[in-house]
Amino acid sequence: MITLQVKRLKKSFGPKNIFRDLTLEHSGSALGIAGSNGSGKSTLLKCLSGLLPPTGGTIYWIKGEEQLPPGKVRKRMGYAAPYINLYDELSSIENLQFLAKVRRQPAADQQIKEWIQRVGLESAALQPYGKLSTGQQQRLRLASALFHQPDILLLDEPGSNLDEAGQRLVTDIAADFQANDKLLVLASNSRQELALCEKVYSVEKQTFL
Ligand SMILES: Nc1ncnc2c1ncn2[C@@H]1O[C@H](COP(=O)(O)OP(=O)(O)OP(=O)(O)O)[C@@H](O)[C@H]1O
Repeated sequence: MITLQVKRLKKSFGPKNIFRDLTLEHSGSALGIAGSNGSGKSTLLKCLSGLLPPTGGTIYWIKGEEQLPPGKVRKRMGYAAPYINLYDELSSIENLQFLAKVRRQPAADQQIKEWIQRVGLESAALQPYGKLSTGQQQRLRLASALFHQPDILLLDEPGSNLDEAGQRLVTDIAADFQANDKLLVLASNSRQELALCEKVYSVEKQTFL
């Protein structure tokens, strides 16, 4: 089981404080992050992923008794968010192949094929990412966060721009992920998506709901 431990986390942009002394601990399968527009959900996910340095405080990921070092966390993490883009000129398959190289993921071809199928992009697999619809791009982002079989998955508004089948895909991904003793952190404004989570933390109120 993976535990997320956040202690007195602070993030500000210049004089603007987004959160201060944010402290939370979660062990288990899925943690939802709630809060109104602009409350800091994406900022928190960016800090958890290492994409943004916090202004203060600490973030620990613990597996069993082991505190995971940042390099290991990065390797074991998948992250899909509207602001994480892939390469416009590369096809769906090429984007995933490129990521596999960057991640030094050996023999990724089968997993890439499986995930292209799973997110329903077989017929668009050879099209450049920049020419996909916004929903198709979101599907590829989900595949890109998952085909290396991460233990920690960060999803920011995973259902955005997805049709009903796409929403079901998110539900299935969350269920599979939780069944396998991994940790999902899902930020959303959607009650339906937050309902997929075991516990929900409000970044606005800085407490579990
Ligand atoms: N790089 C930045 N520079 C300055 N301010 C920023 C930056 N990134 C985010 N902010 C501000 O931080 C606040 C929180 O933004 P964030 O995107 O984390 O909110 P959110 O809860 O994810 O919102 P939404 O529900 O609309 O996606 C906003 O007021 C935003 O303007």
